[in-house]
Amino acid sequence: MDRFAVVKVSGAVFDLQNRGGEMVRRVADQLRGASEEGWRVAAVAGGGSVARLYIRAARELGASEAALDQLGILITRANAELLIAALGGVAYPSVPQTLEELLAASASNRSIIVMGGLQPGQSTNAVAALAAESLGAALLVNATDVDGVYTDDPRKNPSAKRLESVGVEELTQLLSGSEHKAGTYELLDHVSLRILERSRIPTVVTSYEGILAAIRGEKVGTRIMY
Ligand SMILES: Nc1ncnc2c1ncn2[C@@H]1O[C@H](COP(=O)(O)OP(=O)(O)O)[C@@H](O)[C@H]1O
Ligand SMILES: O=c1ccn([C@@H]2O[C@H](COP(=O)(O)OP(=O)(O)O)[C@@H](O)[C@H]2O)c(=O)[nH]1
Repeated sequence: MDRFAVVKVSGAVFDLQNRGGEMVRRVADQLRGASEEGWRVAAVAGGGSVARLYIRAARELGASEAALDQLGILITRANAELLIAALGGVAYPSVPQTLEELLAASASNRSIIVMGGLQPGQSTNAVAALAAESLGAALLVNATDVDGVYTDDPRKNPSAKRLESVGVEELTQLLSGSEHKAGTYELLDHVSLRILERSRIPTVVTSYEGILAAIRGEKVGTRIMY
């Protein structure tokens, strides 16, 4: 039976305007390392600042929230194509757009599959949770642009402390204030939290520099407890 790790890759990795594809390559190297150590990987690419640029412009043009989400999904799939390019032959060559397509891709001999969004009303964190459920993943790594879950948003509250572990109920409370609109869904959205809870998916929130360390079981980031 294949041992799958699902990795949600922060959209910040695809903010190409600053450093081009350098962060994409560093993530690809970690995913390749995991596959060389016997893991199969399903990666989910986030939208990042390009998705937010399109969402903001389309909102000003009067598009519906559902249309904004759909636009965000298109950008996440473009980001997924970038990660596939960086991975070369080890990656499944196309971006699954449904869970059925993900399962079909998992029947291939490629050890790494990369996808983006699925449907409006959620974020790529929900996609990662659903992918983990569908694949019976042994681990979900939420590789974000901070190194774990903090007692408060560390970007707003410098005295926030990083948590070694957090219960899913406590995490739900902690994130209850975040908006559920296209382009927001900060850290983990409501959909993903409920899916993680119902299937008790072993999950680590860490930075996108700590993906391989998290897959190896090293003590990085924040573990979600059930
Ligand atoms: N309690 C918290 N712990 C850590 N980060 C938090 C917390 N609350 C809000 N955040 C914010 O969530 C951001 C990560 O969420 P998001 O922007 O959706 O990243 P991603 O690109 O990984 O999806 C962090 O940069 C941080 O500013
Ligand atoms: O299944 C999905 C995945 C993503 N999105 C949209 O695409 C945007 C970009 O995805 P996300 O916010 O998860 O990216 P990141 O936070 O990693 O930049 C989201 O805000 C949503 O608007 C969506 O509607 N459905």
